[in-house]
Amino acid sequence: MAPDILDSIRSTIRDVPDFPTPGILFKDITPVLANPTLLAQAIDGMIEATGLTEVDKVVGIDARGFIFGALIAERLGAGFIPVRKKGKLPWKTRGVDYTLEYGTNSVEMHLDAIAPGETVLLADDLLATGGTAGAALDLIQQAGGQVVGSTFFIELSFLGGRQRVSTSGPVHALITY
Ligand SMILES: O=P(O)(O)OC[C@H]1O[C@H](OP(=O)(O)OP(=O)(O)O)[C@H](O)[C@@H]1O
Ligand SMILES: Nc1ncnc2[nH]cnc12
Repeated sequence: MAPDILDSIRSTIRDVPDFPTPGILFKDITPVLANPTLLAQAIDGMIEATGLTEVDKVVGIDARGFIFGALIAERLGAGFIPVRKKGKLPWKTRGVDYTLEYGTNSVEMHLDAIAPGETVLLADDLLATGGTAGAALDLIQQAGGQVVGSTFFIELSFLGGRQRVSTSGPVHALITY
């Protein structure tokens, strides 16, 4: 992706200090989402980074990962699978507990969301400690899915999440801090 486009995207991400807890510098992506040109370029860039042209399923993580995951799935002609916070999915699920940069949580996926052997791309807005993405990758692998990569809009590389996630396949990020 052209460096000037990446610069435009980077300068549109808003830093919010001490949200949601003191000491966290929150990367607010909403100004990028609100700009139609930057949003389209971000989705293109996240797909381009993977080198993939087809995949069976794209998994997106509740809630900001739904935005990126669903748009990427539509572009790739793939199905979209939501990994949701505990208690939100209506049917039979499997779940995993995890820790993230500012807390702990549980995510779940429907038991029939991914068929054994299907190729799966994970998408989320941000990779920090890798706890959230790692939990989603565990769920995909427990279902028998073949992880072909993970793509993030932002990576906070100083938190080391890539190490946790790269054991499950190639990791790509559009904007790195
Ligand atoms: O790499 P980690 O340390 O796990 O952090 C990254 C996760 O943190 C945020 O999720 P959050 O649970 O705040 O969900 P939201 O999208 O509902 O705001 C973000 O959307 C990632 O999913
Ligand atoms: N610093 C941060 N900004 C935005 N989302 C996050 N998720 C985890 N850490 C985050």
